[in-house]
Amino acid sequence: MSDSILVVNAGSSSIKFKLFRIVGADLVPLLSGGMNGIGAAPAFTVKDGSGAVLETRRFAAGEIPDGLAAQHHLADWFTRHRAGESIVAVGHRVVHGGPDFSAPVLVDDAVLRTLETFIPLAPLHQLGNLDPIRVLRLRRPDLPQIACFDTAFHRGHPELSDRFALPRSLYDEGLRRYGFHGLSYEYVAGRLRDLSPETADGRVVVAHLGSGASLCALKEGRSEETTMGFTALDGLPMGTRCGALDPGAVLHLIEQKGMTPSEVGHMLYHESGLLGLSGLSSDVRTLLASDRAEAGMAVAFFCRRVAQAAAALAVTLGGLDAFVFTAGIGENAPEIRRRIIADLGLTGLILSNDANRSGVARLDAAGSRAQIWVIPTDEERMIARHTLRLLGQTAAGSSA
Ligand SMILES: Nc1ncnc2c1ncn2[C@@H]1O[C@H](COP(=O)(O)OP(=O)(O)O)[C@@H](O)[C@H]1O
Ligand SMILES: CC(=O)OP(=O)(O)O
Ligand SMILES: [Mg+2]
Repeated sequence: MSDSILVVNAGSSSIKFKLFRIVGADLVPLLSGGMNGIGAAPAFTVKDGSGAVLETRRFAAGEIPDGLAAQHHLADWFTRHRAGESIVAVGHRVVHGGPDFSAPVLVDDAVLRTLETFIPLAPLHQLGNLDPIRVLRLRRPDLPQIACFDTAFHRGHPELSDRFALPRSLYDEGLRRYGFHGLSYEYVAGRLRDLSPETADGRVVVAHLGSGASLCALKEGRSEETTMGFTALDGLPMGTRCGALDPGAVLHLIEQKGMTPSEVGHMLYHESGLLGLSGLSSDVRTLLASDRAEAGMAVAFFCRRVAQAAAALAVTLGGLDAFVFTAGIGENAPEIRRRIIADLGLTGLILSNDANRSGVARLDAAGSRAQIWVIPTDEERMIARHTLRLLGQTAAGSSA
């Protein structure tokens, strides 16, 4: 049986996996799936390499109460169904890599200890990202595990994009604008290069709009600036996260309302964003289907903020050659795309309504001053590529 790479993308409420067979320099998807709705309405799905569903199963909330239970379910499923698989390495999405990890890294005890120090900087993600690494190290200590960071793609961005207007000493301590969703941006930048090489060399804003949402300004395919900062709370409003906020509001909640920092943290990460604005749901589908005024306002707020932030990034880039939508909302919600482009009217972007509704990649109409694309992201494939590359380097290093 030929070798394969397992990719794990663990989030706050889901854990996804994808298995790739290594065929020369190619990575062929064999299997994908995962557990969604952990602790609420857990659902386990497995698909084959072509996306056909092989297995689905729903659980009561108490059966899969947390990420650890989900990981054990997945590990047991693998042992039962894929025990013969020759997995040569596991690649993991790790959201925060801090100031020093600007590339994927082979995980050892020291790396794991450093990554644990970033848990408070990514409370929705980091612990869930690291748990599967620990579980696998216990089950298969011989298996190389590679951490691939959301932050790494942005580490080369210019100093102007890395700073807050705070005292310099805090920057030196690591209080910087790291940025996230970097694996997604790296993948999308590569796909744009396949689809339109001259555009990929230009000034591009990518909108990763999923349960977390951010924008990235790409110049010649590299990150120039992004809307998320020190944590994945900054920038755009998200499903349950507030996005950019007057820091005075945080002081008010603590000093005047007497909330504890952890109560404020819970509110900003779990009760804000689309959910907070609408009082109804964090899911754009529910909001679009609702006729309640609060739902309409939440959607309008989201679209306006995306458009404003995109215009700001066009300033950073000195112009705009292309705007790209990706991730759950960006790929699947034509109505949200329509409204964002309408809000961006002053930039001269014109959407083709037919293309927007028909599932094609290129969405701009004749006369648009920049291209508009929808490019499905694939963080798992990006992780698999990094993992394969690092395995090759390790093998070359040890045989040298
Ligand atoms: N058809 C759709 N229309 C509108 N929004 C959608 C659609 N499908 C998915 N979404 C949105 O995408 C979000 C999930 O995006 P995704 O990129 O998969 O997030 P993550 O991987 O971070 O969990 C959901 O919260 C939902 O709001
Ligand atoms: C960093 C981040 O917000 O990730 P996600 O969108 O997967 O929650
Ligand atoms: Mg995501």
